[in-house]
Amino acid sequence: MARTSQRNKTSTTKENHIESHGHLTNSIHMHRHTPMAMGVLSDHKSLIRDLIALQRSTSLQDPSSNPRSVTELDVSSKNSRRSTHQLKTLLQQLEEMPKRKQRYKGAKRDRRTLNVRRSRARVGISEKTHKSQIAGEGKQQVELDASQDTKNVCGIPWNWSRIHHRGKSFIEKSLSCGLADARVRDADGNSQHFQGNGSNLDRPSFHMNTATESETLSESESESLPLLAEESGNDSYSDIPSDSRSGKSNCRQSRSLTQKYMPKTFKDIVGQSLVTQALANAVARKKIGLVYLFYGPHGTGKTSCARVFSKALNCQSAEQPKPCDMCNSCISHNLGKNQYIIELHPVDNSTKFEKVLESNNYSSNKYHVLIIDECNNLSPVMWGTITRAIDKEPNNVVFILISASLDLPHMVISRCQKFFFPKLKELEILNALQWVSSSEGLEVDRDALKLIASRSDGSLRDAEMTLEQLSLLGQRISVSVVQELVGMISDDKLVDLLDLALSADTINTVKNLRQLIETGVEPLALMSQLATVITDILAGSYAFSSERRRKFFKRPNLSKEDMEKLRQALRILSEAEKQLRVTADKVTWLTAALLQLAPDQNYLLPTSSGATPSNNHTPTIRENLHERVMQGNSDHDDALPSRRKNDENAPSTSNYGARSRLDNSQIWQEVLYNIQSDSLKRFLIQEAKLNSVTLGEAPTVQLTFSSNANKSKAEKFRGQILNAFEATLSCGVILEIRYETKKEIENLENGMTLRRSLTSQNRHFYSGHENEHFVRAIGPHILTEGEVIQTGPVGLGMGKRNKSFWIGEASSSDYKQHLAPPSEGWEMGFGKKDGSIAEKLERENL
Ligand SMILES: Nc1ncnc2c1ncn2[C@@H]1O[C@H](COP(=O)(O)OP(=O)(O)OP(=O)(O)O)[C@@H](O)[C@H]1O
Ligand SMILES: [Zn+2]
Repeated sequence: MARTSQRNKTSTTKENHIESHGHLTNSIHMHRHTPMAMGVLSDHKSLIRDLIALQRSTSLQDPSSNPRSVTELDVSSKNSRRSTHQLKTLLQQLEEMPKRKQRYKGAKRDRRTLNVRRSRARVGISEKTHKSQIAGEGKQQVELDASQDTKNVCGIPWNWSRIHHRGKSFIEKSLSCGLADARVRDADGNSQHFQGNGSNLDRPSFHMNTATESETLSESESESLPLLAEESGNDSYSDIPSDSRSGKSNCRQSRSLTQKYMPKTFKDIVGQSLVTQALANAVARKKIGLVYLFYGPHGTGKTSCARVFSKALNCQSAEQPKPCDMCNSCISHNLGKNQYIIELHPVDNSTKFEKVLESNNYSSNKYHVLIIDECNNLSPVMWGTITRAIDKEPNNVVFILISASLDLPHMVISRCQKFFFPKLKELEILNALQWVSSSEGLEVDRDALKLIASRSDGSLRDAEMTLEQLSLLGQRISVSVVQELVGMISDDKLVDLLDLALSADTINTVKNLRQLIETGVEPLALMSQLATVITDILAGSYAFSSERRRKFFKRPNLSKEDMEKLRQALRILSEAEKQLRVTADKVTWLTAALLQLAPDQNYLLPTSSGATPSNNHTPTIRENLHERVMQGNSDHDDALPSRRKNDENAPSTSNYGARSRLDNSQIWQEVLYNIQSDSLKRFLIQEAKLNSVTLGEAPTVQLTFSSNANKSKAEKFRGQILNAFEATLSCGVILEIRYETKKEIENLENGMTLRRSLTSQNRHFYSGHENEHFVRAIGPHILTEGEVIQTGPVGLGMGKRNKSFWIGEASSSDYKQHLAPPSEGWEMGFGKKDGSIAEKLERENL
């Protein structure tokens, strides 16, 4: 009853609100209310009532927008029916009204919704007031006071513009109603005025944390919108995610899945349990720091977590855990109306940064949270503003910096509490996707979700976006649909290729591979897919299609021997993968690898003594190529990397086999022996240290020098040194010349070698080249050739990194996974989008 009377009061308020404009003389304001010219007003009172009823019924049909009002649902089911009827009447009436010119661009809307909104505009009810009313019904009357205030009633005042940036969209909100001083009841029940009034157009606008719509509206366009017709902007209130991972689904379809499933409490955040626990405890114990830094790969929940933390800081619940998502403060945050939380972004101009960060207008009983996103892209001027603001150590202000990496000004880094957000595990992503698809009622195969999860590189945002794209196809989401969408080769085609290769059908293997490559697939991606399909076959989870005629896979049940051959094939691919990452001629190497899958004993490498190699020995590509060269196997000429093909001085296999057994000091002796110049020889004896020799796919040797000058000197003789190594090892060699500090050398000697993986999207890597350390975000498809070649193999580069980096990094599971003692000398640790084949082998225990 109380609620019903409250609603009646609300509708009266709306009318009062509108009537109250009768006394307004402010022309701007009136202009914005043009559609409800006072003369028309009285004629439309009944329409207003209808509209309010309609709005209520809409909100009641959507359980998520009114999660708590079960009783209301009962009470108003009658209203709901009534309003459907009223809708018709209303629309008929509206048709008779003069059409109002709409000035929206790109707004593709449901016609019915649009008409209803137009009608609102015509009758002069502000969207905002409406939305606040709806919100008020569902949870709290946050905005109600604004419309009850008959002096300055409007509550219309928001202009919205959208900024789309890197897949995120922000709503930029600025106060623009001429007279509005719309109030928001703060969490303590006091009325809080928004800063500024008539001139609020100038008020530093800030990004809202609410969901947004898909269409883009330029700022100027949005500014030119008449406020009352500002349907697209103010619609954001209805777009506010009233659901979450723990909530219900929302009937609005226009929001993207990432917006819709944006976490609202700490428990909605997938993975990242250490971070969320620490932050929740900080709130519970009231131990709040001044500056926080959330860093890590993209799409892992940094921004979401910053928003949840901000919400928790001002949550009014007496109980933990916070945020409760139910108190006034939480709700106003969800509605995007919390003026204590401001988001800044590199796309904002520096004036805006100054305005926001240099403002001293902080209330004493609230936390003001400044979330600064994408800090790794801020300009020096913006950093200056931030550091000045941090220096003041304002009370009640919390800075949350969000960055992809730790490559930020030292002064800031040293004052932050740092939280690393590692990539999410595939299983975590899979479960989240499962949850989203069942909430959305999508028909989707679990294997398809698995594939999406494995392709999303630890980013739940990417995974959700892929799922959303797939859902738009309007069909059951199967593995093959996913493969097609993401540009993967279908499993059938992969198995065809594998079949040819395993049946030693050289010509068709090469032909088939070329055809696939011509479709634009990346050799590395193809290799990874081949490995995946082999793994599936070995695990018995691959269902062969009966329609294809194949040789190797002619029977669905493979013999033990065949399985062994597949296992071997996987190892060969794993080896070849390393080579593929460093070579410019990926296709050739991939071809070479495929041609070795044929289980032909002739390809196996005899040892120097001529004995048959042990069963455990998997010949490397290079060994096999040597062997083929020696055999003059012209069939496979195509497959040979050019260097090998033309290598007339290819060593005898026995020589190679014997060399590989030499230890480093013997190799070094022989290298020195092979150096022609005496002075260079002396220099190397005195200054150089052969740190490691790694044979295999990409034979790599590493020479270290204890001073930069010596290192540079050695660089000048790189050609001679390289020749000496190649002559010694009888194969092409990658020569690394490095400068290590004494400490690093000691560490190396103590076996403390750190492997850093060069890897896919946004994982940063460090180059020891020139002993300069820099962080790079790598684009989506792993490394480009140039990057690997220019920077050389992964370096250590511990020197200039500060302690916090190591602490931060070491605490991250992401880092741990790449921290491993060297297995044999210096090892090139390359990661890859879905984990390397080697990792895959390890995982599958093969
Ligand atoms: N850990 C997570 N838990 C729940 N949802 C997540 C998580 N990570 C990403 N998402 C989903 O992806 C969307 C975007 O996430 P968010 O912006 O928080 O990621 P981010 O790490 O800040 O990414 P970026 O660095 O690119 O800004 C969220 O709205 C949510 O739907
Ligand atoms: Zn709360």
